[in-house]
Amino acid sequence: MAIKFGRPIELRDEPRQQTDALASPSLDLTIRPRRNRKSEWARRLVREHVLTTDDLIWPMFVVDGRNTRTPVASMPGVDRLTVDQIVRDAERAAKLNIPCIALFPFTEPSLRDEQGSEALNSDNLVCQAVRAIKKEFPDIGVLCDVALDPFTSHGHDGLIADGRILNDETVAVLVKQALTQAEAGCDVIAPSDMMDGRVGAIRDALDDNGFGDVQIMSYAAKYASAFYGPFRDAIGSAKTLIGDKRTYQMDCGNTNEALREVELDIAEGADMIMVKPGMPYLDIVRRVKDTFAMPTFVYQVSGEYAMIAGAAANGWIDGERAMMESLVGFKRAGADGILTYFAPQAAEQIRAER
Ligand SMILES: NCc1[nH]cc(CCC(=O)O)c1CC(=O)O
Ligand SMILES: [Mg+2]
Repeated sequence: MAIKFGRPIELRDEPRQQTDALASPSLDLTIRPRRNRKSEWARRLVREHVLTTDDLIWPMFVVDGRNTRTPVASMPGVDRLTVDQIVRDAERAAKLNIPCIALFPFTEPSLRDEQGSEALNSDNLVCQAVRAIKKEFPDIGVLCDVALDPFTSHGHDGLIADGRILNDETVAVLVKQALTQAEAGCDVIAPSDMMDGRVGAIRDALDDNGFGDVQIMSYAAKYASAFYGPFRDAIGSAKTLIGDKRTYQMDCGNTNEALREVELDIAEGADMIMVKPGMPYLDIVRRVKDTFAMPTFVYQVSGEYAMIAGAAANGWIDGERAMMESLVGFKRAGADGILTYFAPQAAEQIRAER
């Protein structure tokens, strides 16, 4: 029976049955969608999308020092961690069955320069953290961001000349950064810089240097976004960033361009692709998933985290429920996994529900 606006099409032209609403309040409805929502077991039974711990990637911030956790003011509940503490959180991730963690460094300002040279130091914070995690917990996945912004004095993801971000020159440095991280033991290289051609160049270099098994998750459709603000606080690039990133990150008005970007990265050898930010770009996640049927990830970025955590801290929303609702929304949109600062909380909630 074809349904049009709740009325079977076959009955479309027949006059509606008149009921005397005052005499009898009962409607003559055969179909009552509320039946499937009548109790928790029934809702569980018909639920189409569920979040599991397998869907989570936990981003963490590394900082120099020992045995210290420093809160990030604009991300309530998130700390910068020294390497020994990163290992403790990696242990927590392993116990919670979170498959993968992502690492981002806060680089000492004195180590930042125009070229982002510290990115190529095989003993930089990210490399130290990768080695420390892999030594104790070899079975957890470690993903490393490839981009120069945590290391440059100007806060951009690439090299600059005459106020312009250089593409091909930057890619040459990113290739070396990716190799440095692969040598440290990184499992997944995640280029977040949005230079053209970097995925192919990194794939070639990994393959030529014995890292054929290292995966690439490309930040393929990454938009220039105000929602990255708290992240830039966390890695210390907010104050130093000169200008904005609109000549390399995407314009928020575009969707076809996201498909072209994703198509290129797949052709260049990306194993997994990512859309970023998350919540304002659920339409992009859906289009990308439907078009390419690739392992598709989404980043619930720092500003999205801050909105939910901040409102919850003020008592304006139920933080736990808003968190789970936002994460299931990504699954509904077609995401296979989510990078989220809520990963440990969400995993704990999933475990408590079992
Ligand atoms: N290229 C660096 C990078 N990798 C991930 C994020 C943002 C993550 C977040 O906001 O949580 C950024 C910031 C940026 O592009 O300025
Ligand atoms: Mg691209």
